[in-house]
Amino acid sequence: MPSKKKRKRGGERPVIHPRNKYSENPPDFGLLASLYPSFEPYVFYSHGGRPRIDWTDFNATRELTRVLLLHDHGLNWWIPDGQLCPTVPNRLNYIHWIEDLLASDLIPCTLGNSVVKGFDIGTGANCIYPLLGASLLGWTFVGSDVTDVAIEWANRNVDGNPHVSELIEIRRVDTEIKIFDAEELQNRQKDNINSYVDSSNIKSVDMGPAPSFSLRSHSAKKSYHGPPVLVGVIKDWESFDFCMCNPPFFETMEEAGLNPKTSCGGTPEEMVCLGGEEAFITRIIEDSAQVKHTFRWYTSMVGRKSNLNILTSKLWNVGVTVVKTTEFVQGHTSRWGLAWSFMPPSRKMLFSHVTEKKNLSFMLEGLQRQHSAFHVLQSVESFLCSSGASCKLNAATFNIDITASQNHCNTILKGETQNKNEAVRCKNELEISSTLNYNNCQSDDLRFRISVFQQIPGTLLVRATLHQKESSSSGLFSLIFEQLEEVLKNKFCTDRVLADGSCSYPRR
Ligand SMILES: C[S@@+](CC[C@H](N)C(=O)[O-])C[C@H]1O[C@@H](n2cnc3c(N)ncnc32)[C@H](O)[C@@H]1O
Repeated sequence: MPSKKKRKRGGERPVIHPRNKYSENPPDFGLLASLYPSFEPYVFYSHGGRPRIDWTDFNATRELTRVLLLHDHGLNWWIPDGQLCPTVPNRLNYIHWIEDLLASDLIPCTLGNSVVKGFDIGTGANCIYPLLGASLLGWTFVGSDVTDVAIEWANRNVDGNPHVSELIEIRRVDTEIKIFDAEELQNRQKDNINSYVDSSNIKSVDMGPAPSFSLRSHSAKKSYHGPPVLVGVIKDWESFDFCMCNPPFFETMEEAGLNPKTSCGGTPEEMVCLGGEEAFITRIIEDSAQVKHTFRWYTSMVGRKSNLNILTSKLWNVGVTVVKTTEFVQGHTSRWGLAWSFMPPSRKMLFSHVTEKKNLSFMLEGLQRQHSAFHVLQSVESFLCSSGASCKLNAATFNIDITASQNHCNTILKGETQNKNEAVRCKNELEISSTLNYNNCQSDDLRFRISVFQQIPGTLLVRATLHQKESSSSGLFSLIFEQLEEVLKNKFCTDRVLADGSCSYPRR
C-alpha cells in the first residue's frame, strides 16, 4: 500500500498543486447533489451539516468522479464495476506537475512538436490522464494498455468526448511480444542461447546489445516479466514530450486492499504485477535507456517512498542527465512523482530560479531538547567553512557572515564538504557544471549572512541574507542554501528520510 501521509518532523507539508482546480475550491458535494440527481443518493450530511459521501462505497466514488468530470471538465465518462476509479483532484496534480516540467527551461524543448504529445503507460479503462490532459491543456496522447476491458472502455471514454477524441489514440500493447531486459539478455548471451523464441510461439524483440549496467542486482525477484512497456510499443518514428504512468503498485491483491477507508475499485490486472511498482518502473527506466531522446521527459508515479530512493539511484546508473521528484498528497495518502531525462539540460535554468531572491529561509522543526540554536549555528559554520570559505561566527547575535569565492561555492555544491544524499549531489553536479563555465569569467566573491532564530521551543528559523544581489556568484546563493537546508534537516530533524528535489511546489 502506498504510504499513509504522516506529518514528518522538519518536513514541509506538500500542498495540492496551486493550479489544481480544487486547490482553493474542493468539490462541493451539496452543490453537485443538487445539480445531478444521480449523485444525490450518495450524499449524506454530518452532524455539523457538512455534505459527505461514503468513500468505502465504490458506486459513490465512481459517481463522484463522473459528475466532477462532467461538471468541471465537460467530459462524459464511465467505467464498469470494479475497474480502478480515479480521484480527479489527485490525477490533476500529476498533470500539472508535468505541465511545470514542460514549462521549465531545465530540459529545453527540441522535439519541434507543434502540440504537446504525451504517452500514458497503462491508461486503464478510465483513460483519465489523456482525458484531463487533452481537455484541460490541449495535449495529444497515446494511451497504452494490455487488457481487453481497458482498451474497450478507454476507447468508449474517448469516443464519448468528440471535442477531444481527435487528440487521443488508444494503443493495445502486443502481449505476445516478450522483451528481455538487460540482465536477461546478458544471461542468455552467456548461455549461448541463439534463439529467444520459446516453444509457445512467443515473439521476441531484441533490445540490442545488453547495456553494461545492471539495474537489478539487489533483488532478482523485482524483475518485470510482463508485456512490453515502451520498447515494442512506441513506433520507430515517434517522439514524445513526456510519458507518464500510474503503475500497478502492488505485488499482491492483499497488499492492494489495505486501505479500508476508501473503495476505488481496481482489478488484479490494474493493481498488481510481479515485483510490484519497483519492477514495473525499473522496466520503464530500462526502456528509457534504450530509446533515450525519444522522450523529453520520462515520468512515473511511485507509491512508496523507499522505492523512490532505489529508483533514483537506478536512474543515475543509466546515465540520465536530470532527476526530479515531487510529493503528491491527497487526504491521508502520499505518492511521489519521479521524472528524468537524457537530454542535455539548459544552463539558463540555473539563473532563472536562483538569482531572484536576496532573503531565503527555512524552518527546522521538531528539534530535540539537546539541540540548541547554537548547535545549529556551529553546524552551519562547519558545513560552509569546510569548503575553505571565510566564516565569522557571532555567538551573541547568532549570525555567521560568510565570504566564499567561486571555488568555495563549487566545492560546497559538489557535495565535497559533507556526505549527503546522492540524488542531491548528482543534481548539484549537473547544475553547477554549467555554472562553472559561466563563472570562470567572473571574479567577485559571494557574501551572505546566516542567522538562526528560535521561534518556539523545538523550532528554529534559519535565514540567509545575500549582501550583494548583483554579484556574478549570486546565482549560487540559493543552491548553497538549499544544500544547507538538506544537511541541517538530515542532521537535526531525524524523521526526514529523503531529499525531495521537487521543482513544482513552493517550499518557502
Ligand atoms: C494502476 S492502473 C492505472 C490506470 C489509470 N492510468 C489510472 O491512473 O487510473 C495500471 C494500468 O496499467 C495497465 N498495464 C499493466 N501492464 C501494462 C503494460 N505493460 N503496458 C501498458 N499498460 C499496462 C493495467 O492494465 C492497468 O490498466
